[in-house]
Amino acid sequence: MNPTTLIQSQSSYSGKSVILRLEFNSESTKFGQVASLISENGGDIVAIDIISGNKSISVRDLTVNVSDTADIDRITEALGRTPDVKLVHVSDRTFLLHLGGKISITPKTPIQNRDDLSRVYTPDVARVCLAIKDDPQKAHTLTVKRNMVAVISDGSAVLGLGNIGPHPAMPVMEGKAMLFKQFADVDSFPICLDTQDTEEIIRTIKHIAPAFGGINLEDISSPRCFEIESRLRQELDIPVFHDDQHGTAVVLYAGLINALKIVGKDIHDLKVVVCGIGAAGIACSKILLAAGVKNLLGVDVEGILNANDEYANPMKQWYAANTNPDRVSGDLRDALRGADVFIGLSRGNLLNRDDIRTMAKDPIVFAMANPTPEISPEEIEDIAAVIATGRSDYPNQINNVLCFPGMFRGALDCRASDINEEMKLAAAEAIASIIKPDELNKHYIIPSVFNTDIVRSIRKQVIEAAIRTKVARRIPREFNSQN
Ligand SMILES: NC(=O)C1=CN([C@@H]2O[C@H](COP(=O)(O)OP(=O)(O)OC[C@H]3O[C@@H](n4cnc5c(N)ncnc54)[C@H](O)[C@@H]3O)[C@@H](O)[C@H]2O)C=CC1
Ligand SMILES: CC(=O)C(=O)O
Ligand SMILES: [Mg+2]
Repeated sequence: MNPTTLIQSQSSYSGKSVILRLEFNSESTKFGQVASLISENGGDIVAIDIISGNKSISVRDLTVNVSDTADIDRITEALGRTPDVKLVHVSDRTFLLHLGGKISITPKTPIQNRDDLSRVYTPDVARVCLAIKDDPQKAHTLTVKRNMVAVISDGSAVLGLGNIGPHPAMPVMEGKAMLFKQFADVDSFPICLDTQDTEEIIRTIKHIAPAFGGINLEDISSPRCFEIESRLRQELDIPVFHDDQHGTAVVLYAGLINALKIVGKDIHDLKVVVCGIGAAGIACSKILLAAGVKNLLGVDVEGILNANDEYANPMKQWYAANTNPDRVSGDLRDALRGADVFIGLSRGNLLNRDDIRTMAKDPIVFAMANPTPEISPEEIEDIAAVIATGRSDYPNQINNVLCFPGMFRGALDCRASDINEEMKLAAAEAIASIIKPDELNKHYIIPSVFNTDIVRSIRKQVIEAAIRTKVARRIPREFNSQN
């Protein structure tokens, strides 16, 4: 390990815990002085490791938690001013966690003798190969395909970071693989492609598909993501799911179901404004239309999308033709007037308190742009009936991690050939139903990602929807009595 790779300049530090390696003269400096100085500057020492020492020099690693990243600067500056104390380096614990990647592959059984060797490998493995050749469906039971999902990106729209390319995208895809395993026991493999050409991406994914039971597309920019997903759905017989579109849409709809219970409004009567008609905004709009929203206005940089106008982007053209029944024109502020729900999937700081005041009674505000929401929750706490964001540091976090583990658990278990609209609606209803009526309140419309009921509930409802819509190619035993 090269320690220099772990040393972050304070300005790029993003976590809330660091390890400080200190070398100090133990004759002239008491450790208590160092500890007080760290504490006075906002640090909380949670662990101390003695690395080396003799009578006069002591080298220690101090694990320090801070509530604000600026505290790190204050602590390191204060240590720098202290005589006989040398700050050897500051290690970012997030980087330490990424050393060598975050996942590994482990065999299910050990190979202990020649007999094992011949069964897992040659010659006996050949009988399994031929069984699959005779009946290709056996690939689902005799290979990793049964439980393996590919998490695939081209690095073109990574989180809110933009087009950063395939290597920098890997940590996100590895993270998704961890979430798949931890929350739903789904095995998955992160794959970042060194191409952003639509046809090449489609061809490559088709070529690697035999190893996988499902494809989770991730962080591929709009509008290419629509073509890539729809072609792969047509051309592959395993589920293909663009998480940023549908994972977000499912969780958004779950949040809306519960928010509507709080304000007592019917989904069919709502006026909904979606701001940001990109990958996430289009998918969220489609699920809302499928759920029965009639008066839906989409706003992008051109203003309210409207069937009287023409748009170069075919998805915006589609959007204008399928929403805005009254052909209203204008800007975001015009759209918001009298709206029951605002859904932001655009960029931060677009709205102010006065804008929210023009909405209908008990407005629902889902400001989901990351990392900065379209309007900060603090600004409208007292006038909005329900607020949600994409962030984990506010109540009501709408994030696709609530959906994709359970969605694929269900799809793999019933060997679904597709993930269709009914399965997405079922997943949203499953997530919403986790929160019981006596628990529901304006700060708790979406369950925590650590709630272990989520995957179980999504799996059940997704499998039932897959069976109903005839995309299930296997009925898990516990569902047999229902059919
Ligand atoms: N909370 C969550 O789980 C998720 C949040 N997001 C957030 O949603 C936002 C959009 O993400 P994507 O759909 O992937 O990006 P995208 O780039 O496909 O779409 C963004 C859209 O917003 C529009 N836009 C930008 N400025 C605007 C303005 N001032 N007024 C109206 N429209 C404007 C753009 O023209 C574009 O059509 C990002 O901030 C992203 O972080 C995305 C996915 C999941
Ligand atoms: C949550 C997620 O998938 C994203 O921000 O891209
Ligand atoms: Mg994503």
